[in-house]
Amino acid sequence: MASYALPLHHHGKSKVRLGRVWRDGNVHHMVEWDVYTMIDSDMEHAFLNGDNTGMTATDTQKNTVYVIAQRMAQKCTIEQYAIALAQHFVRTYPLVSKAKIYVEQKPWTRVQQTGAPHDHGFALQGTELRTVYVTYDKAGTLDVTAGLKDLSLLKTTQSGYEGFLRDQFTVLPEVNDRIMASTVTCTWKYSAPPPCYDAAYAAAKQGLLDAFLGPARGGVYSPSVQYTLYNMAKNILDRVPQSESIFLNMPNLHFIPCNPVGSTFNNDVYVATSEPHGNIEAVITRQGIAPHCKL
Ligand SMILES: O=c1[nH]c(=O)c2[nH]c(=O)[nH]c2[nH]1
Repeated sequence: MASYALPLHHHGKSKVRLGRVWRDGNVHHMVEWDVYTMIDSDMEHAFLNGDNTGMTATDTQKNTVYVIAQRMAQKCTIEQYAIALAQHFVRTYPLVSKAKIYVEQKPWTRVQQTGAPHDHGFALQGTELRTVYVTYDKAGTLDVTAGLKDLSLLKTTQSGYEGFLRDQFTVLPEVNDRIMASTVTCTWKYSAPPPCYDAAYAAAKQGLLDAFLGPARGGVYSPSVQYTLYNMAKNILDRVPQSESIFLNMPNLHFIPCNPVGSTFNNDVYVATSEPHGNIEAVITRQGIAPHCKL
């Protein structure tokens, strides 16, 4: 008769993605975390007999990740949060002997707008790349298209989405306060060389930031990604006189209001998502100029 051992077992939820916003008046703090839970528990009977009695389901663990995040009343570190979560599991469930919590924090950093910290605007530190695409032909035609990709921007308020078509397939609520987040790809084609490519790049990037975030105090309201995208492109045309055509791609990275166990959502805890995401794209040119293609 063969005999078996079960030297290791544990179960948890991986990659529970959350955004947490703490509102201190008009000044907002925000973090985005990927949380992994794993618990050791006296659950041999589940493996051996198919008996789930007393098991803390991984779905319950996922909900707990959000609820404990909501209970962190003050802006906290991942260490403080992970300790609170681990203690909750061990102290709440008699069969749980150990909780193992791993948290990764995204490098969202408050944007400085003309030297002042923005109330509610954040950028992912150091993720954007500066790009250029040059063509030159036998006729001597030189085309320079500069740009950037992977500029991740987020604001915790001053964004809404209302008035869109509703039919039997529409469930999205209309909101006038939501998180807006995107990873911006932008290219601008030059009609002539600017006096300084570095200065033109800096002006273009600042134009994008100004239209997305607005001033450090109060920001600027966005009724849609579409409207904000158009204003971002206009800023480049206005501030970089040698630019003639702007391509912008902006995924709408959804942070979904979260109330996992019917607790009230208070603009505090969000399910962070990257897929599926909206995708908004346009080319904006000076009047009469042919649009350039993406590159
Ligand atoms: O700014 C937005 N534009 C959309 O086209 C859209 N679609 C959607 O579901 N949410 C949003 N938000």
